[in-house]
Amino acid sequence: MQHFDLAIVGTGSGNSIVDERFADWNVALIERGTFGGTCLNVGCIPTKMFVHTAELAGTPAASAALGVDSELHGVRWTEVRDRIFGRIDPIAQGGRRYRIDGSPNVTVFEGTGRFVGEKTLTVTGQGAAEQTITADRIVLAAGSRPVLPAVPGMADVGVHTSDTIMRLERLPERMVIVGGGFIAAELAHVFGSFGTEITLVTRSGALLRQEDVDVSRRFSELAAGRWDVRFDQTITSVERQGDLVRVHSQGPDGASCAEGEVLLVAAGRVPNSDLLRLDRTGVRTHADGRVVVDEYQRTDVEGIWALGDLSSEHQLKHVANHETRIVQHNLLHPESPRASDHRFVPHAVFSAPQVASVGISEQEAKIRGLRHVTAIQDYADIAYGWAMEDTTGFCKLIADPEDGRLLGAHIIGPQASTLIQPLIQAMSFGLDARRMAREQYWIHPAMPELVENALLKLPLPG
Ligand SMILES: Cc1cc2nc3c(=O)[nH]c(=O)nc-3n(C[C@H](O)[C@H](O)[C@H](O)COP(=O)(O)OP(=O)(O)OC[C@H]3O[C@@H](n4cnc5c(N)ncnc54)[C@H](O)[C@@H]3O)c2cc1C
Ligand SMILES: NC(=O)c1ccc[n+]([C@@H]2O[C@H](COP(=O)([O-])OP(=O)(O)OC[C@H]3O[C@@H](n4cnc5c(N)ncnc54)[C@H](O)[C@@H]3O)[C@@H](O)[C@H]2O)c1
Repeated sequence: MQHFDLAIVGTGSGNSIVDERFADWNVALIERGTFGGTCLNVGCIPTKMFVHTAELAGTPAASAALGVDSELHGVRWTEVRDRIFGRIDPIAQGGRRYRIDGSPNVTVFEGTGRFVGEKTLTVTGQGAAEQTITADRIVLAAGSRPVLPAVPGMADVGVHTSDTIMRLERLPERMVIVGGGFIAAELAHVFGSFGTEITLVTRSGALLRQEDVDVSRRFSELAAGRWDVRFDQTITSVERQGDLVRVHSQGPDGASCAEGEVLLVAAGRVPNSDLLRLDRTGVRTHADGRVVVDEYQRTDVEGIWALGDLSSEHQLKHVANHETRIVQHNLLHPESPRASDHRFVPHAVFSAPQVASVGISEQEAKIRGLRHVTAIQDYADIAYGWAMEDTTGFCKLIADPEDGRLLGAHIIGPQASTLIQPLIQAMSFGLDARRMAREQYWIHPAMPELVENALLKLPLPG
């Protein structure tokens, strides 16, 4: 049995813990899937590479309204796909090789890590003998995986999830997407822009339901104009007939059936805590499977930390990265531990339009009984919005009327993921919305004037 100073389960964010400061630590790195984890291989990076390409494909259709006639002659799917994975796969392979051949203090175990004792793990890989290791400290960075709703037929018809959909052999003519959250919104945009007919089947009454109510409503209206969106559906069964997959559901207008060559299920992700046999060590989980951690990312067992999708409320890479840096610091400096900062966690949905958000929504402000004021600034009323002929996008701000602090910021429209950044900064550093608007220049006539005008519209005294 080998003993280590540190064992890390998962090579997504977990892989970046070990840098030169750990050179004299004997480290075990355990990975059951593709080296590099979700973001690199099947998540943020490939999806955004596809989104960028989708935007190019969508440009001719959008430019006619501005008097520019161009035509999309086609999307060479296999070339698009192979450019993206031709870039990503070597990075994952290079990362694995670096850890196996170029990191003398790191031993890579390829297989599934499971606890058999408080600080003892077995690693079971395909075709390899089971190995048992012990470690003084353990970091659990095992991430999450897609869930398939328990519906008759769902497990038998050969569904795709975000893990497989981006590597299809050919572009489907019709695709059914189950779900109405991040992945559904982004991948409907990607495949829809490439010419696939999209039917979205979702159980809720709106898409991106976790967003501020005005943003979710606007996104849902625009999506319904672009794709066949079926709201408030309870899926009753899924079946395959020849080349077609059929999704049967029950909704406000009765029974309906959505069909396509491909079914993408984007119905949320569950933490991989069930794979770890945590009962053998004493690490507790929440009811939804997330590992329980304190603000220092410590689990209930001394010397075992957890981070990222495995333990976080936010399944976001920038959160996993932040928590990784916290764990890294706390491993190296146990005498002066740092706490994670989850006060203002932003996110963006890279669909069309883009959506970005930080802080609380108006509905949350009301539910929590917070005093608040709001302001909405349309892209249509700023100079760059005229340039783009944008008629649907807006920035919505929520602020505390007493001290002018921003409580929430929500943008739907072009470059929302970039425009939100100064608002994240203002909230993180406690900047008063009035000072932020007036005590700096805003480049004219650039898109951030959207933010400037939204700030100026807040009904704040002074
Ligand atoms: C399609 C998609 C798009 C996304 N886009 C974005 C985005 O644009 N922006 C954003 O912020 N976030 C995005 N995310 C979320 C982001 O990818 C995750 O929040 C992030 O990758 C989580 O990192 P992690 O290190 O916690 O887990 P992971 O990167 O999932 O790493 C966990 C690793 O642990 C391994 N593992 C699990 N169990 C075991 C075990 N028992 N033994 C050994 N190994 C194990 C897994 O194989 C995996 O490699 C996206 C996710 C998806 C699915
Ligand atoms: N841009 C980004 O940051 C980004 C992009 C993709 C994914 N992610 C992360 O990955 C996570 C998972 O994404 P996701 O889209 O799978 O989950 P999600 O939680 O965003 O959305 C799940 C959707 O599926 C619907 N749903 C669930 N069960 C259903 C059922 N039985 N029938 C019909 N609809 C059903 C829900 O109503 C919801 O609309 C996200 O929460 C996010 O944190 C982030």
